[in-house]
Amino acid sequence: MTVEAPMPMSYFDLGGQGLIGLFQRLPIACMLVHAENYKVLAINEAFRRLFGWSDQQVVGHPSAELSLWVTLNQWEMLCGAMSCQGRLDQSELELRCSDDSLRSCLIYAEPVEINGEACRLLMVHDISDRVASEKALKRSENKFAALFRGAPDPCMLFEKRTAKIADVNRSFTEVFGYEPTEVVGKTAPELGFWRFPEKREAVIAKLMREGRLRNEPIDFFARDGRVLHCEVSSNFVMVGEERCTLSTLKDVSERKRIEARIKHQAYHDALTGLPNRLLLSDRMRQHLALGERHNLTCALLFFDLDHFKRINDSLGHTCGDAVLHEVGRRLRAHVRKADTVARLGGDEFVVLLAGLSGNAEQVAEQVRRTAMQLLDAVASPVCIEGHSLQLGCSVGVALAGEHGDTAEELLKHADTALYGVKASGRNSIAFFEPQMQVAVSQRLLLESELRRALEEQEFRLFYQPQLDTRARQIIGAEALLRWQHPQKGLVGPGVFMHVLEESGMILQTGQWVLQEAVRFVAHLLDRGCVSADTFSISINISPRQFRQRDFVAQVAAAVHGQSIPPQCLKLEITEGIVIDNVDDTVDKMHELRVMGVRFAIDDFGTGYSSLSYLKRLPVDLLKIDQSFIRDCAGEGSDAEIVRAIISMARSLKLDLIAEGVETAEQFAFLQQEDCHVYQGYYFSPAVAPEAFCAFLGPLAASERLALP
Ligand SMILES: Nc1nc2c(ncn2[C@@H]2O[C@H](COP(=O)(O)O[C@H]3[C@@H](O)[C@H](n4cnc5c(=O)[nH]c(N)nc54)O[C@@H]3COP(=O)(O)O)[C@@H](O)[C@H]2O)c(=O)[nH]1
Repeated sequence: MTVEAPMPMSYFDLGGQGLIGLFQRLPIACMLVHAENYKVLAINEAFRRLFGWSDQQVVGHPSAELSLWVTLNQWEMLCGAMSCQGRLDQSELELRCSDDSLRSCLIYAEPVEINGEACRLLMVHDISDRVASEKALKRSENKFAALFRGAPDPCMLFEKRTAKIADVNRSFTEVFGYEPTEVVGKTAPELGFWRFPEKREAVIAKLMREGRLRNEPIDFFARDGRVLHCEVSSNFVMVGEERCTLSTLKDVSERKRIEARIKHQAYHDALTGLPNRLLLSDRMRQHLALGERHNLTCALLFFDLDHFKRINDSLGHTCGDAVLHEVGRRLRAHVRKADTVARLGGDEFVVLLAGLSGNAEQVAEQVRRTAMQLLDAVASPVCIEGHSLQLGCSVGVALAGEHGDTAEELLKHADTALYGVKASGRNSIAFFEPQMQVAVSQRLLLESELRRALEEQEFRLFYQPQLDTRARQIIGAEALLRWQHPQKGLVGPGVFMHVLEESGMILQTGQWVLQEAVRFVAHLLDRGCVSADTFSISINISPRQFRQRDFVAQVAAAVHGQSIPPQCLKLEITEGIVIDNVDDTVDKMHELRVMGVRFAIDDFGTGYSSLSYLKRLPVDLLKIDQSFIRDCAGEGSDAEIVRAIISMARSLKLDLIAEGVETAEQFAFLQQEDCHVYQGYYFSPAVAPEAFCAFLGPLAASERLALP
């Protein structure tokens, strides 16, 4: 550290008044001491101002005794130097002020002669401010170094001049795997750790333009080749004399992975990994917009697996999940990369065919062909958990432009078309047609009307007699649901039963039917109209109703609630219920059978009609389906089927009833085949409870029902 050299004092004659004045006015703090006894001869104004010492406290005192020195050592050192060299080159030390504060000073001494006496002129240059700022700088440099080293994120320091790496911190080594010795002195391109080096120029330009970078997403390679997704923040710093770029490379790879996973979950179906409704809608919007620009179109194919519920119910959900997985895979495998296969939930899949070109007919033909291929792909047998399954599906199609301009419209119309396929027999394809919309609206209206009907208790039970012609008496009745519509009058179940089923309202309705039918039997028994030994009421049990976990308890509560003999209740189930889940069906039937409740297999002959399952079931009665009765008296095969069913019932020792008997010919044929229990319009349709009671009076049934 250098300070401008003071004017040589040996020429001053302090004895002269002029020089005393000059000494006093010198801007630098001065002290004149005797060269032999080192007593202080004088101090100047600048000295007094700097240290606050007065003439009395200093002048005439031996220098060594001055409180000016922080330690005695200081003066001895100065003295030693002065006596050796006769002068003192600048020496840096701290001196004490009168208020005990300390000042950092540079001190010089020059020999002078005053009135013939050898003296020493000590000049003191106050460098306190500079020392303080140097200390502050040092402190801040230390702080910077500490922060740099200990920063939790990887940090790199680049020399701006050379672009070379000047330093890296511990975290850099930990995350990137490079030791400082491997990187310091190299430039970033030499290190080759940018994943996309071509982007570096632009990033540097931005840093220069804006003077800093904030969370700039940049990918790097770690030493072992892993890709690190980083957010880089940079700014310029001075390190010593060097202008540097300090960059923090925050590793956000884990956060990105989590974000990507969350995003994937938000846009994909968890079971199949296929896009979900959200992503499908997004893709549709994109394709619709692109299509407009490039004169292309797209189509939406809405898939629904036929009878998927049966697989779930009978083989379990794990098997059901595997089926859905396989269906998703097959659909994906049969479309192009640009197309989207999405799962909306349950057994509903949607395929978006994109980039279609040509006129309306060509597009429709193209879509029809693809839909057929997809239908075939789904239909080829699949082996899951040892079960060989044959799947079927229904497909509703909506074409962009022709059937809708927005994603929502297309989805809605493809769904409507699907509804149309299902209504007309499943396992095929239907393109959207405006009248389908009407059907859907009517269906929704019917559903809401049925909800109201349930609340307003508009349902009624009618009873259709069942007759034993040998005993010539009514041995039972089938309870059949009717809807007493406030405007339309009496509505049959053919109009609304499917809606009750699909909407789940059948559960509430079915329970009402059960209680109402049991109440009616109790009423007939109380009035002595029927005998518990010969009479029973049959009620139809829907699959959903039967599958309820507490179904057995519901039946028990109804029977016990009205105290009727359980054998007066007969439950009609279809073969479909049995096949859906044989074990559950058998268990429930056994429980109810033990209680005394009886069972009839309804619509027998239309389903599987398998002897093997029939033998396992605690069934009392087979009902020959009316479709076979219709033509049984004719030339066709129905007569043979009826004979086969009759012989099957006989060999299994089951009761038999022929339903839907409408004509004398049918009746005669059945009599001849030794079938004697009937239900049908030939005898009576289902009638209101009061009318049914009228059949049962003291007169013989034959008279009331015009039995032959
Ligand atoms: N789960 C429930 N299903 C029910 C209930 N009530 C009825 N149903 C089911 O609705 C289907 C249609 O019933 P419906 O219109 O009442 O028709 C029944 C008879 O009226 C009709 N029938 C009777 N005899 C003849 C005939 O000589 N000719 C002819 N064309 N039709 C006739 O058959 C229906 C009875 O069939 P089935 O049930 O198979 O014995 C009907 O399939 C019921 O299952 C209910 O409360 N719950």
